[in-house]
Amino acid sequence: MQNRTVQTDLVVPVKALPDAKSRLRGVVRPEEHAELVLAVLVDTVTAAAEADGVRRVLVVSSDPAVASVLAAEGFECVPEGRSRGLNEALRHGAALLRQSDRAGQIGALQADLPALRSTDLAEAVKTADGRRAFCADRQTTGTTLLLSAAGGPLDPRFGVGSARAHAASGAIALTESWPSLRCDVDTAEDLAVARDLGLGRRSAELLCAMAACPIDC
Ligand SMILES: Nc1nc2c(ncn2[C@@H]2O[C@H](COP(=O)(O)OP(=O)(O)OP(=O)(O)O)[C@@H](O)[C@H]2O)c(=O)[nH]1
Ligand SMILES: C=C(OP(=O)(O)O)C(=O)O
Repeated sequence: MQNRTVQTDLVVPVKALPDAKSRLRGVVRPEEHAELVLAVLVDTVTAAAEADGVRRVLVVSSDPAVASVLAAEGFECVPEGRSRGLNEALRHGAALLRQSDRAGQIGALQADLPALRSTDLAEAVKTADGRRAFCADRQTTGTTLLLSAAGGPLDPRFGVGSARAHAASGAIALTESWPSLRCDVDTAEDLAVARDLGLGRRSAELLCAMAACPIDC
């Protein structure tokens, strides 16, 4: 039976905008690229914050433009710590969250899930039930969500082949469908899949307003 006292706090890492989502460069006009990264991020954290079982969503980014957009939307953002890199940023965010709650569950959520439904995320958190677990992306190689055990370390192993790395580190693979939680957008093809699932408001508005919409809105 699920331990309903366990709360989940999520860390969402975001690179500096000039470096972010480099595989989407060329998919939209250069001046629209940062806007797209931000719209996708805001849709992701909006859905995450609405998920049952999720108490807090903390973005880790050293880009002031990311912090400013998030602040305007009412979301928390902290700069990276001294060391750079994705897993370092996640460890930094996790350490900050642990200072507030030693017993809860900490999660790492990708920032590029524009079709995310809070119900899919809530079900994943509920299914993990306070155990260390992960959700692979739709290609099954990457990871879109990693959850610590309640009170335990996050131990993030994001990067190429992270689904296998998280499984090898003992995290339970969450295998239910949850298409919106598995659809991270690295390419134009991913954006089209997210469109078919139903994009969040900001991503949909931005993409549909583009003169050359890459996904034929
Ligand atoms: N804060 C922080 N976030 C990072 C860092 N590296 C990657 N990320 C974020 O972690 C997530 C996955 O990173 P990547 O797959 O390397 O990059 P991406 O921006 O999704 O896409 P590509 O540039 O196309 O590889 C994205 O949300 C990134 O913005 C980092 O050094 N610091
Ligand atoms: C870094 C990762 O994500 P992606 O390369 O898909 O953005 C990952 O899945 O570990």
